[in-house]
Amino acid sequence: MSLFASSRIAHRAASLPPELVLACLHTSASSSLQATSSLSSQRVAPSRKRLVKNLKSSSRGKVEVAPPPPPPPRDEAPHIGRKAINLHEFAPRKRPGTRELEERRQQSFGKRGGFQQGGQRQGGFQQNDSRQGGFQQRDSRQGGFQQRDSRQGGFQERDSRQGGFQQRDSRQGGFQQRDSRQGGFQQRDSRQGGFQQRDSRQGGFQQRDSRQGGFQQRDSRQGGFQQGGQRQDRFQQGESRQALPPSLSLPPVRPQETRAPAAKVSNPLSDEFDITNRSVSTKELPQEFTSPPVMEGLLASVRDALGPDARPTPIQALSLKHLVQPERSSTDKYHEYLLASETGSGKSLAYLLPMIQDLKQSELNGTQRRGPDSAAQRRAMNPRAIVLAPTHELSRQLAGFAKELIHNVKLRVLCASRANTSSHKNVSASKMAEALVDEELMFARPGTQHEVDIVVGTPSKVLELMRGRGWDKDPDEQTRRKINVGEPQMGLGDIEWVVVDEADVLFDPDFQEQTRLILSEISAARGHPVPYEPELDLSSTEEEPATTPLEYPFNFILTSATIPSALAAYIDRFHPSLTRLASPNLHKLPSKLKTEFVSWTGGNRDADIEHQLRRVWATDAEKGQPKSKVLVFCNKSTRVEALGEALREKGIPNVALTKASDSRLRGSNHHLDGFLRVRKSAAAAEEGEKEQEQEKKTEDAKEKQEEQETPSVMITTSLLSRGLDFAPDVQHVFIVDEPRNMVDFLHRAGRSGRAGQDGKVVVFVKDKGRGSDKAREVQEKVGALQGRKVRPRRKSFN
Ligand SMILES: Nc1ncnc2c1ncn2[C@@H]1O[C@H](COP(=O)(O)OP(=O)(O)OP(=O)(O)O)[C@@H](O)[C@H]1O
Repeated sequence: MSLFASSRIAHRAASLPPELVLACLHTSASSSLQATSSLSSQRVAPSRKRLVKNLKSSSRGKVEVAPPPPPPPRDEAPHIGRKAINLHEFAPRKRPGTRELEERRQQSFGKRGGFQQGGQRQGGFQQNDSRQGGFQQRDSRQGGFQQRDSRQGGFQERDSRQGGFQQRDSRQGGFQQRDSRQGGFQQRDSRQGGFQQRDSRQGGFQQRDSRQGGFQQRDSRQGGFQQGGQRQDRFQQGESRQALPPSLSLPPVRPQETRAPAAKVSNPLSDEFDITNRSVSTKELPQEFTSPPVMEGLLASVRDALGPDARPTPIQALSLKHLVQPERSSTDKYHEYLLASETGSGKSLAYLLPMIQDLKQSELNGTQRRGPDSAAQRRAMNPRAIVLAPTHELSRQLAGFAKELIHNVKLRVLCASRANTSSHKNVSASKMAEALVDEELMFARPGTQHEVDIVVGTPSKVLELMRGRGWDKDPDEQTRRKINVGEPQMGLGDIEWVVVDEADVLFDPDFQEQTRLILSEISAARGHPVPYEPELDLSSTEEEPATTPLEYPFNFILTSATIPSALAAYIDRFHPSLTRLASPNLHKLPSKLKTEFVSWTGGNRDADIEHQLRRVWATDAEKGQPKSKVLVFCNKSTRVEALGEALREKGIPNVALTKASDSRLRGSNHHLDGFLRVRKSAAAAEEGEKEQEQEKKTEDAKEKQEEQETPSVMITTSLLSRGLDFAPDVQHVFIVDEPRNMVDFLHRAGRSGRAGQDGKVVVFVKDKGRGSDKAREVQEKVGALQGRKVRPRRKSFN
């Protein structure tokens, strides 16, 4: 494919601002974006069933560094600053051949109930081995092995069951039996939260069979899981799962707790990426930031940022063990890692620390490895590391954190999303780059003004720096609007680290072309081109045997709090030797995040939300605490604006932020002031800028500002659900529209309860009438994300 053609294809995705796409993925999609999404959906959906089967049945893998597994104690979930933690480490899984896959497929459909399926699963994920112990028990208990095995063949079944609450409810009677039968179930519970379902199904072969017939539905749902936006689109079209009608008149719920029958569902994400594997005692992992040794200046910065007593979180301990190298030589191989852990668990530091240490060391030792034509291809900026993030807000916050960490070791960080303001004006790319460097470089060396070590930005901004402003515009549009494609400003030959933060978003169908284009261009610039097919369906296993593993000539880090099966499949296909590091709390809610479900009254929903806000603040006042800040997530931008207006009319000042908000165009995160965690050095860096802004304000404006109460409520869509580190006083997250899926729910809820702090997520649900089954299902799934037995409770308004 010609470069031009590939550019055209890339342009389709590039023309959508990432934050727009992200918003679309998880919230309301505009019609044009729906079209884009459904295109992607068509590409991906047909292969999903096959993919999931492969994931579940495949026998891939060896454990890399895994001593025999002591079963993780139930209460050993990690807490920041806590010592004893069990962790799970993964080694790459071996990819099966076509014949092997075909055999498995036949087994999974033809031999349901057979032990063989279990065996296949075991081969794939060592975790399953540990679950086998449970099989024996279950077998003897139930004689019903077939049931469980048939589930294994079909991930799908579980999902289809979710739709079918009636069945599950009727099966709940079996829970008692199960509990009494199985002392050993506790372990399984702690891993998955979901063995009970299988047991509960024992009574009902008929039910299960009928559920299997529902695979199609389930597949369509699952397909959406990775593709966020596509699923949402379907929901908006009201195809199948749109459970809650916009309004339903209900009498107010009496002020008492209602109890739904006890139920237990497995973690809704556990089948997306199964982390139960051999565990390694924390004794084998670093307990301090000093082992392996981290260079002094960097260590001091870490302590400045996190406090003198901070200990590595589980994912950081894994990263210290695997990624931090005390010394490296210029012949060391590059590595590929996945860092997967729950929200707010310190993934940013888990990749920034080893990266900064390595960059500084190679600078000091002169062991930098440049591409063959690096000297010829040098540009205004020639970074050695790139961090990609899906939104400008996250890019800026990550860049701010990186600056705090490099303060002592004197590297240079550039946030590409600073280019926001300039790129809207008609300035030349070189001026833009100069402005960026002037604005951003805190520690520029004399005479080497443009030296940059780390660039942080969205894929579209990074591509703009790589290829020149306007590169992605259609030639017709370039002519019509007199756009001159600018000169590339960023050389790629020196890049030795690429981090893809929120990797499941950046490898989803809407972003993957841009992401892979960047990876491919860097590889080429470093003298090791990798194949790049823009329209490749990443999640497909159709052509699996023909897939060529990709080996990038740089360290390649993927990170996210959610690893959907599409990303897991991508890693299997293209990066078979990538090492997966995951905390045992992956796909769970942060341990100190509480959940509360409140019922709509059936009246004015805005009034219900106002009521809950005032309840939160009344509780704060009773406790003598400062007023909590509340983050409210809606599904649609229009709803954000309407709710913002309604609350303002009721005297509740708020920030209503949508993808199109003007305040987002300022090139800074000031529109999130008061809500985001403030970092010391970032604050210092912006001090000058703030002072200037302040000078511009008239006295009248100042007075007016003082009169106004600082907003304690921010209303937004999933635009802000990814990666952003909100301040500890954002203790409440309100989810007022039914979450699209559990991935979205986890990220939204995870804006509170970060870094081991307290937090609460309040989910508004429908208590009675149409849609209440769906709400109960959500409730159970949320409970499963907390890894606990679920007994849905609802609080009504009081
Ligand atoms: N070892 C530690 N001890 C105490 N606090 C920490 C530690 N590591 C990180 N933190 C703090 O935890 C907060 C969350 O970190 P970070 O944003 O990196 O989480 P994350 O895992 O990337 O979250 P998300 O999945 O939402 O992106 C930050 O404020 C960070 O300063």
